[in-house]
Amino acid sequence: MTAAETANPTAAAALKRLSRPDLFTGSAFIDGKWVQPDKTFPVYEPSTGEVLGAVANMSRSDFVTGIRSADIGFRNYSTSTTAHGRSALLKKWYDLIIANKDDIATILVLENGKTLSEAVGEVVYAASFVSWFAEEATRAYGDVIPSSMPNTTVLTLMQPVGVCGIITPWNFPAAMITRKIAPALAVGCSVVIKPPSETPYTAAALVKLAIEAGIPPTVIHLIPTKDREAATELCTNPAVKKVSFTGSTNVGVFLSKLAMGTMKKISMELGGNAPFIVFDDADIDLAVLGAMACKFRCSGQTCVCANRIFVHNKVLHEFTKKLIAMVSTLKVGFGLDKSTTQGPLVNRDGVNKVKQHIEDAVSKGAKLEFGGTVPQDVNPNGFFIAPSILTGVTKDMLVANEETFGPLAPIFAFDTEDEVISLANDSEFGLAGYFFSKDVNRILRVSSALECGLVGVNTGKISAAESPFGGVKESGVGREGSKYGLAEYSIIKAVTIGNTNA
Ligand SMILES: NC(=O)c1ccc[n+]([C@@H]2O[C@H](COP(=O)([O-])OP(=O)(O)OC[C@H]3O[C@@H](n4cnc5c(N)ncnc54)[C@H](O)[C@@H]3O)[C@@H](O)[C@H]2O)c1
Ligand SMILES: O=CCCC(=O)O
Repeated sequence: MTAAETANPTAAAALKRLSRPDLFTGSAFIDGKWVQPDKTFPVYEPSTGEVLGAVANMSRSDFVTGIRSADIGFRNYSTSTTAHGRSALLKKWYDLIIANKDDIATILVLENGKTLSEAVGEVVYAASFVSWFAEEATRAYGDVIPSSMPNTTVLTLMQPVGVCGIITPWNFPAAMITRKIAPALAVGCSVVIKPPSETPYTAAALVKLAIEAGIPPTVIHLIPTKDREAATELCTNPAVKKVSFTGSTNVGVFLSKLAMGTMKKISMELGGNAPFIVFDDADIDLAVLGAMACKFRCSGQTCVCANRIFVHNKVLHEFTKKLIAMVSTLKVGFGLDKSTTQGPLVNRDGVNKVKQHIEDAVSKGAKLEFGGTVPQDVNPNGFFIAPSILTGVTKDMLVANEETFGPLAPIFAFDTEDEVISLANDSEFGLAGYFFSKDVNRILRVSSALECGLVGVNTGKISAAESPFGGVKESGVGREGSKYGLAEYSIIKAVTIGNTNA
């Protein structure tokens, strides 16, 4: 479907203003060709609930075709390019993403709902993984190891693992894809991407630009589908050597089990339940800013969002008062309106989950201090909910145990460091954790004690291409971005050269 064909007038007007209307496409990209079958599925625009467009609904056999092509693509690409050549391709792709960032961001707003400034921020963040791995591509060093055997040398080679199956979520339609495929392409792998069915258009725009940058067409494949069973081909087909998934823990566990059937390498970036702790020695204004940054980013729909806010009883009143004051300045609305600071959630289920968490907490004794309703001045068919704050929250409530994935800030009170560490770690998840304190000894102690892969100290912003991203416990395995990111798409081969005196 072209921009002009969408049935949604709000979206149609925005799409008409794109400098590159061709970046908005609902086609699949398989074996070097854009394909649009008759079978499609609808994608919705979250601020109106109306259909944004129709996207190719691909079948299992399309995955088989894509994987076969990617296997050939991998063999050519990995042997015919140098690390410097791959680096140059990634640099070109980075330049094209940045040159088209406003168009990509507009498409992203229309399918995901986030605000335009958040969307531009996400596109720049997504591009930063491409430039980071363009640099890292040239640093895929092996080792020379002193051997225990005479006249022998041991070398290690870092080699690309092969065809990678990439499955990503809707909350970061651009960044979750580049964080995976930039390192894969950097080391010489090929990729088959199954984008999220809520937000497949951003993925297509990125793939178009990758092909324009010169990434060989059989090295990158994009296969949208609403048929989850078809997508599992990426986890069972023996030609796929690596599965990289970002999404919920239950789906991640299911796909991991499938991938283990043929012993694929896996990276699993899964759900979180991040604690956010404000100690009595914290700078409270800084803590409020940190909570705003990591609770309300993307309307609370990030895996690293603060999910449980623990505040020391001595500063509870001050923190809560200041947080309410700041949250009351947020403006909920359509993401492309300049005054909007909070977009809608991605779908109706997201809104219902926030409401369910509020109702459950209030029924068990919590107090709704702010929000909880649908704002008056938004489209009633959109997926909106006001940013909300609860106090008096306790660990028996749903909100303490499940990721809300929405703009709800539940505040728990505590009295001692030991008590709050035990509460913070009382979760099967371990992705992000945050705390605010001015005491250097406490900073070292608590950073070490929190059971999570990412810790923010006196900040709510922790995501960057150079920083290793990933969880512990049921938040997953593997690290993305950073100097560790290439290893996820590589194998280490040991080469022993003997009898060097012969
Ligand atoms: N740790 C991280 O880096 C990270 C980042 C972003 C989001 N997340 C998590 O993602 C979740 C939200 O995203 P979501 O709702 O899209 O997650 P999800 O698990 O429902 O879906 C993720 C992807 O998997 C696909 N999928 C779902 N079931 C499948 C199946 N049975 N077979 C094959 N594919 C399947 C979806 O279509 C989508 O592309 C949250 O739990 C969030 O914390 C984690
Ligand atoms: O939703 C999780 C990923 C967002 C991020 O990279 O900060």
